Amino acid sequence: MGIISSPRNISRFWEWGRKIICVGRNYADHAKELKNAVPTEPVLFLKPPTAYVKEGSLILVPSYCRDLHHEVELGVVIGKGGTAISRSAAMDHVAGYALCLDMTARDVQEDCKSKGLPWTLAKAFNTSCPVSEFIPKEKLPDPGNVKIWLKVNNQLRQDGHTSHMIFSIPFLVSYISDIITLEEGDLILTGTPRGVGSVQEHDEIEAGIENVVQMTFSVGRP
Ligand SMILES: O=C([O-])CC(=O)C(=O)O
Ligand SMILES: [Mg+2]
Repeated sequence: MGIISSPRNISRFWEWGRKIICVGRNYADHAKELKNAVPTEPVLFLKPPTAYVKEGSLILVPSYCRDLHHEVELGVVIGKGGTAISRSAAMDHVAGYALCLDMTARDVQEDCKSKGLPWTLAKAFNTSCPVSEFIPKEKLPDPGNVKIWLKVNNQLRQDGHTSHMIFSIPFLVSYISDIITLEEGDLILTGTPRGVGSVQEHDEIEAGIENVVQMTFSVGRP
């Protein structure tokens, strides 16, 4: 019996096993709230594809974490791969977007920062990258000019605007592709605005891009 392989669908990019490249400190108000310098070059780190979680599944607090934080971020889904992509061609490589949470074990991250260690335990654990449904490029014609927000148990925590990003989406696609070849299905998290904070087991996180998408996740323990 032959195996029928169906073509991969970019609207299910989280199933492709591709990489997640995260930009840190891309909003000055968030860099300042954590007492970090406002960067002059993008700060990059990675999450593995096992970090993905979709609505309907729980965000899990890692056993070693005592202070899990939410960070709402606009995610950029790559549609056409490339290396050394120019800024002017960057948007041709974008298939669409997703609203994302960069879940962060903040206590662990602070410890890593003080010891000069990498952030892997703080940022790359299972379920550290909740994502919304895929948003086709046409549905978000001006991604650098949208409001992103996040509520915990119905209280507004983050209320940001992508126009406040320090490094724009075309700049980031170009900058990252010089260092890490981008592949179809990759996701870039573009950083979080101010208002990050703690969540506990049983909390409900709701987040949205104004007039475009909304998503809800609950927090649990493994
Ligand atoms: O953990 C941090 O503060 C860096 C980061 O991911 C962000 O700014 O989005
Ligand atoms: Mg982040």
